[in-house]
Amino acid sequence: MEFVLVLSSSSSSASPATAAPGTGPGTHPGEAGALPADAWRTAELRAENAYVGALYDRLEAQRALAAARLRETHLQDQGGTYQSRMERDTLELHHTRRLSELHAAEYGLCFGRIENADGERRYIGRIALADEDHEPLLTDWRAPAAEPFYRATPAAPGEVAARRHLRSKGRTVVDFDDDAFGVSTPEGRTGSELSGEGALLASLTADRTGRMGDIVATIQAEQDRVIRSELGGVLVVQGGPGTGKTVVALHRAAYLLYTHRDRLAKRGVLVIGPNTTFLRYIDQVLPALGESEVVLSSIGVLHPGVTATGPDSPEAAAVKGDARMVGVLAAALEGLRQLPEESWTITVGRRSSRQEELEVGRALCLRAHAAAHRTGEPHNPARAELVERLTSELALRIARERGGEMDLDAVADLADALVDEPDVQALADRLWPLLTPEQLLTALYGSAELLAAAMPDFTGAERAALLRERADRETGREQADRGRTTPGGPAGPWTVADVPLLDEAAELLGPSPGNATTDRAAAVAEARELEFAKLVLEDFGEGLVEIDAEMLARQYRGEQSLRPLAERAAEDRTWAYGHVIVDEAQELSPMDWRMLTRRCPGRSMTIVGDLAQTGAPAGLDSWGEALDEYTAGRWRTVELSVNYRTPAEIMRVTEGVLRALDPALRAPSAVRDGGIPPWSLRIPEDDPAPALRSAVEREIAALDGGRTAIIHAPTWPADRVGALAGLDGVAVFDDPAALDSPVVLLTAAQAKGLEFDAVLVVEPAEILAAHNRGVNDLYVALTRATRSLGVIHSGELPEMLAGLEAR
Ligand SMILES: Nc1ncnc2c1ncn2[C@@H]1O[C@H](COP(=O)(O)OP(=O)(O)OP(=O)(O)O)[C@@H](O)[C@H]1O
Repeated sequence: MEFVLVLSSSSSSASPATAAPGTGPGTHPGEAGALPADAWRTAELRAENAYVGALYDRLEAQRALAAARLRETHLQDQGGTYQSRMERDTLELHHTRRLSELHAAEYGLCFGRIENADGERRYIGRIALADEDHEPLLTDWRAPAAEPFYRATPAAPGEVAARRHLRSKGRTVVDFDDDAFGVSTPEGRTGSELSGEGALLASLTADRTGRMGDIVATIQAEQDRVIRSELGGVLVVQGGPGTGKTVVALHRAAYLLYTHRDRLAKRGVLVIGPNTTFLRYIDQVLPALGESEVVLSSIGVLHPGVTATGPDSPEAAAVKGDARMVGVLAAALEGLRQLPEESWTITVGRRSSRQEELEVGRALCLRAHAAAHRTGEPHNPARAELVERLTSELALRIARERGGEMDLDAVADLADALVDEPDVQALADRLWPLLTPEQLLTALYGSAELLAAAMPDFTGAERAALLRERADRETGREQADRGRTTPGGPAGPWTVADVPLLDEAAELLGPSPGNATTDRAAAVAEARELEFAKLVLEDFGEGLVEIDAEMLARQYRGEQSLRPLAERAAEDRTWAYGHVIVDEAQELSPMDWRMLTRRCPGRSMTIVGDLAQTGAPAGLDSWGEALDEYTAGRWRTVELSVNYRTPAEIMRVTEGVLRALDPALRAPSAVRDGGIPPWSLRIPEDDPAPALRSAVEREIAALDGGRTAIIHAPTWPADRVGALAGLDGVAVFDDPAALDSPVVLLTAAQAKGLEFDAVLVVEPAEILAAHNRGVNDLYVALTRATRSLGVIHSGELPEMLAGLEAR
């Protein structure tokens, strides 16, 4: 494999001798009458500091203005009418947003500039700033005018004659790098294809903090093309480890919200990550870019009211993720709608003197079922039709049996009265029970008969993977009585693979109908509120705040104050997002995809992942598997090719692993050498546990700052995990403080998407053997390090790791 690039630490800043002419305020060193290099650099820095200082003054002035407007809003009459409350809160939301944008721009406000052949300069930064006469001082990185800053390369500079990256500490510019457009290097190339090498290298080699940072200052050309790709349709970003897929996807969210605010901000953007620890890892990036209309979530918490915490066996996860589960749920629901063999007997009028027994035959029940089916409504709302059919037929029969003249009004009254009869309700419960998604799934998992009836196309082993013991499980009814809480699943908490099934069940079931009279009254009130909210928004003019009339109206139901979009969207299962971004998308099952596409009816999505890293039992082997069904012919793929995380020495070790996965696969080119050869250490085979513990302990003691991951097989029993977890400074993955701890103990699946300064992979043969995607897991484990990699093993080292230097 060829590693193209390649930064070395000496390239941290282009020397004035290679800097493009015309990039400084005065004459360039080397030109007649020029300053010596040091003096030139000092003068340049002074000039840049003066400019950036003025930008901060302007930022302060803007903040003061936004704060004053916010104060004015607060001072407005606190009581007031419904309309004035709506208006005040809408304005407050607007000013608060603006203020938080201005605060977010504080760190690294301005990070670069470009200059054209006429010497015209444009400074690029986190937000746009203009002077009092509206003359631009700073261009927002997302604006079209900033694009050349990211796209210009020595081979294709476009209109850019010179580009400078500024590096700051606090508000002070401490260094800068000039990209050498048009200047030949000793190798005969016109500079590197990388933009801002010095700033890039500084950022890539800095100690990891446990939190991902933004990269606005050093976005590379191929990444910028992804970020600015058009909004519509589905964009698949395939890229090997460390190519910046996550960070690019997050910057794309910020770019899309800026560029298409009118279309996106009211609906928000949903970002899906693999788990909550990962979401914590990335949760600072968008706020640092001034964005708040983004909901970060994972499959395990996407169904409101449920937090999946339970484990699934690989077999159960594979079955639950199978697309055929759509039919299984529908069949299970059908199985819960009972029918009498011949007839059931019910008693009505128990509370009156006219108690009557009625035979309810199978034929009537079938007619009632058919009437409910004909509504085309989901299960729960359709029950009203079933009850209607039952009670009108029964009322007619009663009237006929009582004899005398038939009066239609009297029959209708009788039918209405029958609705409240306990036996009629109990009959309806057997024929067509009102159900929550949790009850449906609990019933399915708890009954071998129902599983057999609903899953004829699955094997016995597959059905058995779903069957749960009833003894220690509360029933669906008990859960419903307690409200939908977690844990509350069958035999313990719900699992991640249960979540798309609960969501699918919610689609099948629809909402539980309440009291019809109250429902009608509520609908009238809602319509009135909606009209009113439209008027309020008309008064304000479009676009002042990112909310539409329906949301505004909904907001004021229950007298709540206006809540941020992320909060409102996260608790609404039917929320339709304007754009959905899926990270580590290769891990998602067909059922996960169904749930996600429901959240994005417009099918505007960015999907990032790496098929070589798929580890989930129901995960993807090709993108078409997931996308053809929902967006056939409407998805496009781009590839990221440069690995910014992992040094070239480590990537060389992964070549054998990748070959074992698929000889056609190519690893991305590492952007730099790391200087530390990856190593392996063999420990005694007979009693490896104490040897492993002391080897790991030694490595931890030798750590020189930074953060370390110890990656082990998912099949490790608790006592083996416990032995390493007990070491000083070691946190386990589920610990909320895991990301802040110097050493984290975790599996490859848990490490997905994360990165560490140093990585210790322990017992790689066990990772390989753990399940049928063990090679993918090993590839993930090996590619998490930004600096050093060590492999500790008892027994033979797997052949595919032959590139390691034995210690
Ligand atoms: N242009 C850039 N400037 C600075 N840092 C960058 C740039 N691109 C990527 N990085 C850094 O490289 C590292 C890897 O990025 P990221 O996690 O987004 O990669 P990934 O493709 O999602 O990796 P994986 O698939 O292995 O999870 C991160 O620390 C990220 O900040």
